[in-house]
Amino acid sequence: MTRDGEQSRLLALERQIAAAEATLLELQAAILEARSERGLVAAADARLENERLQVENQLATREVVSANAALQVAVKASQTDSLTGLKNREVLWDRLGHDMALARRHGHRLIIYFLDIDGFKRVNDQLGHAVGDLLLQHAAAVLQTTVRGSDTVCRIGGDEFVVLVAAARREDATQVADKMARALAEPCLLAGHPMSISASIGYSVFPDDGDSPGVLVHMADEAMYRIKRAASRLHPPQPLLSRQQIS
Ligand SMILES: Nc1nc2c(ncn2[C@@H]2O[C@H](COP(=O)(O)OP(=O)(O)OP(=O)(O)O)[C@@H](O)[C@H]2O)c(=O)[nH]1
Repeated sequence: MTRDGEQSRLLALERQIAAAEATLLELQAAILEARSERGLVAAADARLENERLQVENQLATREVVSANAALQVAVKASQTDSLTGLKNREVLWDRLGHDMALARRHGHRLIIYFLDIDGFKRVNDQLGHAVGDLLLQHAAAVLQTTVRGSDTVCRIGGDEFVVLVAAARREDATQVADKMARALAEPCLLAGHPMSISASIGYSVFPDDGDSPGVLVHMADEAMYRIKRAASRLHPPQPLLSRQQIS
């Protein structure tokens, strides 16, 4: 081949290489573009999925919070006497165990009072059940405000209340009983009816009288019952002055 012929063949080859390189660059650019588009789509999908999970999480959290709140309301209702708002009979045994443990630990006494309103049935019979309810609510509020916030007042049914009072000495028991009796006897007006509540009050003392919750409540109940019977032999039942009795 001549020198000219060879040069023109080289030029042709160089053009072919340049063209192939340009095509290669275009292809690479196209591949990159496709990859980054796929990446953007995947990132957008991931963002959407993330937002969906966050919403699901928030809904689940809200459900847990409201289920918890409902549970707390149900627990409180199961422990509360709905008429008076006091703790109910079911809670009494728990509280008694707890208060006895505290008394044991701090070396003080726990007084278990059993109160029963005198002549309550007549209020119901003569003035109606609604006035009877008002009287029970009034008695509950009086007892609650007469003892300390750390003491426990329960309505265990009908016109019966149990009050747990922490005290330094056994002798304090009569003072607290007097205080409750006087507070209940304060004249009040219920639905326009002037009244003064009389209650029979018996008590037992932990640890002096025993260390079983059942025995202590039973002793206080018996003490209350004895004084109620003794008083009703002396006087016809009338809801005026409170009576009390040491166990
Ligand atoms: N208004 C009202 N009455 C109730 C409730 N629970 C029980 N009672 C009534 O309370 C009365 C309690 O009766 P008792 O304690 O035997 O009667 P009482 O007249 O107080 O007799 P003594 O305790 O011997 O003085 C009954 O008539 C029950 O029907 C209540 O939630 N509301």
